[in-house]
Amino acid sequence: MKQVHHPSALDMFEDIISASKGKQIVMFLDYDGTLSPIVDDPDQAFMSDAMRGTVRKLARYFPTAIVSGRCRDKVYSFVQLAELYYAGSHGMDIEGPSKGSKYKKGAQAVLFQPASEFLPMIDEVYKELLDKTKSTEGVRVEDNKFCVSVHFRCADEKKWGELALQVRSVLKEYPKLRLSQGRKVLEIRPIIKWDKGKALEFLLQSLGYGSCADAFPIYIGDDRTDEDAFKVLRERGQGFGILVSKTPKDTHASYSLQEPSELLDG
Ligand SMILES: O=P(O)(O)OC[C@H]1O[C@H](O[C@H]2O[C@H](CO)[C@@H](O)[C@H](O)[C@H]2O)[C@H](O)[C@@H](O)[C@@H]1O
Repeated sequence: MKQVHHPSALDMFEDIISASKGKQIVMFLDYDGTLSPIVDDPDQAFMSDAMRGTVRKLARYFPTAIVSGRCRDKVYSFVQLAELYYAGSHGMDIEGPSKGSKYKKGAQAVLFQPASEFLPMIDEVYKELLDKTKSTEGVRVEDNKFCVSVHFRCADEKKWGELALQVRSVLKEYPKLRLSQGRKVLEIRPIIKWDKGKALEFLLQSLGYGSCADAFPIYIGDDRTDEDAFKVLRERGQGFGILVSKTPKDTHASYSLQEPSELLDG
């Protein structure tokens, strides 16, 4: 992975369209920081009606999935579009449209939860983290069903080190869980080999494009966990990733957008 001043997806629009000619575009969209702006309170990360309109339009022409670290039900409550695929908990909770997809006629409804055996453990660790961190003002522990987020965006910066130690001390007892860091958030999830990249492959497969060169997957995301999906696209030599970021970053994405509003159509 190298740091590049990746070209703007807006400037490269023509190239993108011509590269996808004759192929079925499949859209993968991260939620926080991609469809919705980053805000202090995770419960208030609403997407705008204009953004919902853009996603609805995309789904009219292309199979479209939301791939998020959030609990699937939560991300659905923000997006509210029944025609989409949703992959919550960093891809560990995948569900297709309840009425089936117009892109996959006759197919059975999709529901895939590769980490279901970890549910009791995640529930337990969520409660322990709530208890352990309750004295640190501004910390927020979010239950994302197959993973847990410990937010420190609103905690005093001087407390961040102490918080990391508290979280690590809880996780010492759970060798089957791992810790990673996102945007002012510590994320705890099962060590299984499953991530947003695997979710992307699973969804392509269930749409009938598993080993097919006729698909052109586009994944748009802003965070470290989205890199797993960008990497899969690079390795498959298929489609491309678009990173949403104001600043150049180490990334496997091919293009960039500065902020969520650039996704809106005119
Ligand atoms: O995969 P994503 O859809 O990008 O989810 C990743 C995490 O997003 C949320 O946290 C981030 O957004 C919050 C709201 O803007 C912000 O307050 C927080 O600091 C960010 O890290 C979500 O709350 C987490 O559970 C997700 O894991």
